[in-house]
Amino acid sequence: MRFLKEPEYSHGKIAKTAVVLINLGTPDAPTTSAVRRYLKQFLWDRRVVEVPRPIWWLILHGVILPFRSGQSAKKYASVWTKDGSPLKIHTQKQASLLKGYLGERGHEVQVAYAMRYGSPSIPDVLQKLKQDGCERILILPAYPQYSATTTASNFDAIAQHYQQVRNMPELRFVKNYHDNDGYIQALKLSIMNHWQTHGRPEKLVMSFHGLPKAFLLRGDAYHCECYKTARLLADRLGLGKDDYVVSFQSRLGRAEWLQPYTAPTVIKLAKEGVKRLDVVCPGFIADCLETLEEISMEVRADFLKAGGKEFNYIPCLNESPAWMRALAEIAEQHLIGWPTMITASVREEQKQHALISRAEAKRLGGEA
Ligand SMILES: C=CC1=C(C)c2cc3[nH]c(cc4nc(cc5[nH]c(cc1n2)c(C)c5CCC(=O)O)C(CCC(=O)O)=C4C)c(C)c3C=C
Ligand SMILES: [Fe+2]
Ligand SMILES: [Fe+2]
Repeated sequence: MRFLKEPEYSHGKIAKTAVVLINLGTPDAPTTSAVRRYLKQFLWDRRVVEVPRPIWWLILHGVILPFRSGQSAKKYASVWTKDGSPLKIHTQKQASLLKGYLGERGHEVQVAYAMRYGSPSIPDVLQKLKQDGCERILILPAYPQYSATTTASNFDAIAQHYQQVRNMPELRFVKNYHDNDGYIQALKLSIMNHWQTHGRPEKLVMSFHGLPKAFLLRGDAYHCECYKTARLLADRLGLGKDDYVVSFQSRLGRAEWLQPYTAPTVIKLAKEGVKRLDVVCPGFIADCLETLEEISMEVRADFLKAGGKEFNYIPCLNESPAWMRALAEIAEQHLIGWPTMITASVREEQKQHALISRAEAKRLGGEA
């Protein structure tokens, strides 16, 4: 019998590869206390808020948490489903579909999802993958556009986790996919499908989550990547520069954020006489509070109140087949060189390995 070699089969186990889809996170329930817990973790992240800690601690605990937790909880309650938070449900489904899409392409990988804030947490998921014998991990942030506040924050949490781990896995980290062809095509298909049923709007608003403007000035690539996504998508849809507008939503606090802001933009358009608007949020790959409540409820109301007549929110990519295929392709591009393809000879080695392990366990008097 042939013996299996290291490091492919280290510690007597077959080394496995995992892909981890990491999204922002969401509260465990639409209640003030759960939202407070979530915001406390989220807004204490130095990547998200760069204000010096003692000052920020006072603002966070004295103003933001006491006031915002209850307000945000009401908003969460308006989009919560019987299965929980939309963001979590979509992320969970995307991860499970991704395994299938990668499987169809011949890759045998474990696929997990984690949340940067809340649960399942990054350390818990990485710990579980270690127990499962995964020795190669591809991190796939759920953000097409890189930002230090989101993507780099994932990296921080991962690095912090491995500070406590002696035997680390091999790691790869996807930085962005704002210009990925499959992603742009999936967005195009989703918009065209919408237009086939509802007709075309006078203007298409592409609304991205905002950031403090200071972060752009300090070198964050996010703003630039949002504009590149918008330009590629407009080209793919055959839109002229007067057919669409890019804007930034979800501003928090008093500092200036990336402009133009979404709500004032749609109000201005309504006042200029635009009767029908469609809004799409290409930076969010899953519907969440920011799209379902802020855009589809608040911004819709702003537009109609300012004189607009028809407002359509075009849903996020969520689990659309074109998007799941694109996500699998993005993962696949980063799996190159890792032995994830299950060939007949690997299967045979796995079978032999299982036999050896069982025989060895029996010899030592342990469990098979
Ligand atoms: C300083 C504050 C914030 C920065 C910077 C920020 C950047 C940022 N956020 C997303 C994506 C999402 N944000 C979501 C919710 C959310 N964002 C902030 C604040 C900042 N975000 C808060 C306080 C909240 C919670 C809700 C609220 O109280 O308003 C969500 C939705 C989460 C959900 O549970 O549904 C997403 C997604 C990106 C992409 C980004 C920077 C590029
Ligand atoms: Fe946010
Ligand atoms: Fe918001």
